[in-house]
Amino acid sequence: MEIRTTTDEDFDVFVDTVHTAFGLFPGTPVEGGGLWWSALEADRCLLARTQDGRPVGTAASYAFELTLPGAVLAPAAGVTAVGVLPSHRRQGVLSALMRHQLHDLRRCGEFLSVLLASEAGIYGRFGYGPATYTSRLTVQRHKAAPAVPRARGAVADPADGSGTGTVEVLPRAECGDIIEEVYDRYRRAQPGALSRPRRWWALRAGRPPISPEPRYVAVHRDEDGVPDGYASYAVGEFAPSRTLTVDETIAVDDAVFTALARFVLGHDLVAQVVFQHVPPGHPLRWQLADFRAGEVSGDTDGLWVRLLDVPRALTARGWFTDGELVLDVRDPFLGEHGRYALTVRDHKAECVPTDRAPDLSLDVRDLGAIYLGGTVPSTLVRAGHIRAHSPGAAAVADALFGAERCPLCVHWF
Ligand SMILES: CC(=O)SCCNC(=O)CCNC(=O)[C@H](O)C(C)(C)COP(=O)(O)OP(=O)(O)OC[C@H]1O[C@@H](n2cnc3c(N)ncnc32)[C@H](O)[C@@H]1OP(=O)(O)O
Repeated sequence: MEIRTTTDEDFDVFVDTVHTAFGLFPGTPVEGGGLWWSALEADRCLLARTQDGRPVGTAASYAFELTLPGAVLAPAAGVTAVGVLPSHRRQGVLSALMRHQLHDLRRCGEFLSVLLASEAGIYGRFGYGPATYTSRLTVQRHKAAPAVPRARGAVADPADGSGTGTVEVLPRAECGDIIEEVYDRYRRAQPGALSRPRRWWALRAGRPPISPEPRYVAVHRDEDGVPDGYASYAVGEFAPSRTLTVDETIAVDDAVFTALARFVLGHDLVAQVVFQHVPPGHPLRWQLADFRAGEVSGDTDGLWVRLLDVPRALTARGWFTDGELVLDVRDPFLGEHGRYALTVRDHKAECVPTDRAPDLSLDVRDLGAIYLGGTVPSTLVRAGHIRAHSPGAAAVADALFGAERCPLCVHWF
């Protein structure tokens, strides 16, 4: 088998192959209406061919910026379009593509790779771990009365959504620039968020709100009229019970989020509101007077993270508490093994090779899972995946790896 980067000449072969692998037809808009593959770049696409030149497998990556804890923006390769023809599966084609791609990415200086997994069983063996999580929150409108914020003093607290901003509803087609700009402000402060390169909006690649699929967009503006949040939504059929589904609620701060949530929950002729992509521990549920008004479902993994260079990745992110840990990291897929002393002082980490006895022994996939602060290390210790060599090591890791807020990735790619 031969694996090569595609060129403009064989890019259409790549597109045909990935569509056959996914059981789709090229030109068929995927959910959301956009041609998702139009944002791919030929020189970031790999095509696997058999000895006789037949194309059988594909993998590609986008150049994204990923927001790390501490509002650090880091380059990250967004792996996508991974597919092997149904006739050639379970013969090692994907394994060969993954190995080739990981080495390519490293050669290009990447230290982080991320993806959204079509199935959860595929990518752990290649060193990826689930690092963000989401669920749906379905709120029955007749029970959606807001809770009175208990921390509010004599002065109105903007976090209760009673600020002086305004909300205007616009059709998706009229507010592309606004939502692009708001998303870009938002993602710079949200751990786990990815950039949406400008050409994605121009190409309408991806899912709402990027794609042209009809949507209403509730745009929130601050008191100076500057857009600072939006909720993109669609309202379903009247029968059996009318549902307003919010694709994304994007807000530059909690007060704006609260105002937008109140706005959609106040929509007439709707029985329930479904908020998609709600991360664990989100305040929205606590902002309802009746805690059972919101029902959580569809709990799933979001962004998977793979560290390509452990010291670089660990020193890149921001840290919120001082501490020290010796990490013994195995990378079975790439046949590597390293032991690192991680020392955090004043929000910055140093990470250097060491011979000292380890505090934690872990697989690189588990380091990926805890890297953004969305998976608690002690959960993986209790699950039997991370080995803690002393009683306090897991607690130190829990404190160290935490982020300022739960990581979240709403970008589909
Ligand atoms: C980021 C993204 O693009 S996600 C999209 C992934 N693509 C798809 O879901 C499209 C449909 N599926 C496919 O094209 C293929 O089945 C692929 C790409 C998932 C797997 O390709 P293959 O060439 O069959 O994988 P390969 O033979 O290299 O398998 C490697 C290992 O992964 C395992 N594996 C492969 N696919 C799966 C799966 N879907 N679930 C669980 N394990 C899997 C194999 O059993 C094998 O295990 P082993 O090393 O213990 O023997």
